[in-house]
Amino acid sequence: MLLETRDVSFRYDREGDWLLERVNLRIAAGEIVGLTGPSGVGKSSLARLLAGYAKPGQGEIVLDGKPLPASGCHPVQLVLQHPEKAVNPRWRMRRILREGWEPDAELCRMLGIAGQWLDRWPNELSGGELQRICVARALGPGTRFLIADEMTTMLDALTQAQIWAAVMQMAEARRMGVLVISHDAHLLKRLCSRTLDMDEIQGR
Ligand SMILES: Nc1ncnc2c1ncn2[C@@H]1O[C@H](COP(=O)(O)OP(=O)(O)OP(=O)(O)O)[C@@H](O)[C@H]1O
Repeated sequence: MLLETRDVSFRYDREGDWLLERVNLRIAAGEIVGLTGPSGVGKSSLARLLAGYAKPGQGEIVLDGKPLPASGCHPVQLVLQHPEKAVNPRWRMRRILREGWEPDAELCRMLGIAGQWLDRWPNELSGGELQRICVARALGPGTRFLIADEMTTMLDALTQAQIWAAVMQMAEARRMGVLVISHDAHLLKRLCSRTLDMDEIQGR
C-alpha cells in the first residue's frame, strides 16, 4: 500500500500565494518517515490534507493510485500535538475512546491507559493521559497510515517513549505507515528510516 501526494498545492486564501507548492511525498506500508522544516512552512497543513480535513487546491492525494474515501473510516488518521483540541469536551472518555472502534485491552495496556480514566471528562485528565486515549482512538483496524503531528512534543520523556513504543509495535504488526512530523532531530533519527525536509518535497 502506498500513500502519495501528486503535485499537491494548497493555500488558505483563494487569491493568495501558495503555502504548499507541488508537494510530492510517498509513504509505503510499514514505513516510518520523518518530516521536518521551519515553523510556518505548512507541515500541519500538509498533515490535514493527508488525513482528509482539507482538500488540495491543485494535485491529488492517492492511496494505491486511487482517491481517498470521502466518507466512512478514513485510512489516514491524524494525531495532533494538543489532544484537548481533538476531543469533544462534553463526552466522557469512554465514549471518546470508542468513537471509531473499540480498542482492545492489549493496546490499552501498551499505551498505559487506566480503566478509571474512562468515567471522567476530558478536563479531568492530564495532557499525557488524554494523548494516550487519542492515540488508541486513531489506531483502529482501518488505519493504514498514521500522521503524528508533534504528537508527543508536550509530553515527558517516559510518556513519549511509552507512546512511541506502542505505535511502533502496531506499525510493525499491521504494516502501518507513519509520518512523524517533528522539530526534534533526535526523535526523528531514533524512529524513522528516512527524514524529509519540507523544502525537498516541494517543486518550487
Ligand atoms: N486555518 C487557517 N487559515 C489561514 N491560515 C492558516 C490556517 N492555518 C494555518 N495557517 C497559516 O499557514 C501557515 C502554515 O501553518 P502550519 O501550521 O501548517 O505550519 P507548520 O509548518 O506546521 O508550523 P509549526 O512547525 O509551527 O507547527 C502559517 O503561516 C499559518 O499562519
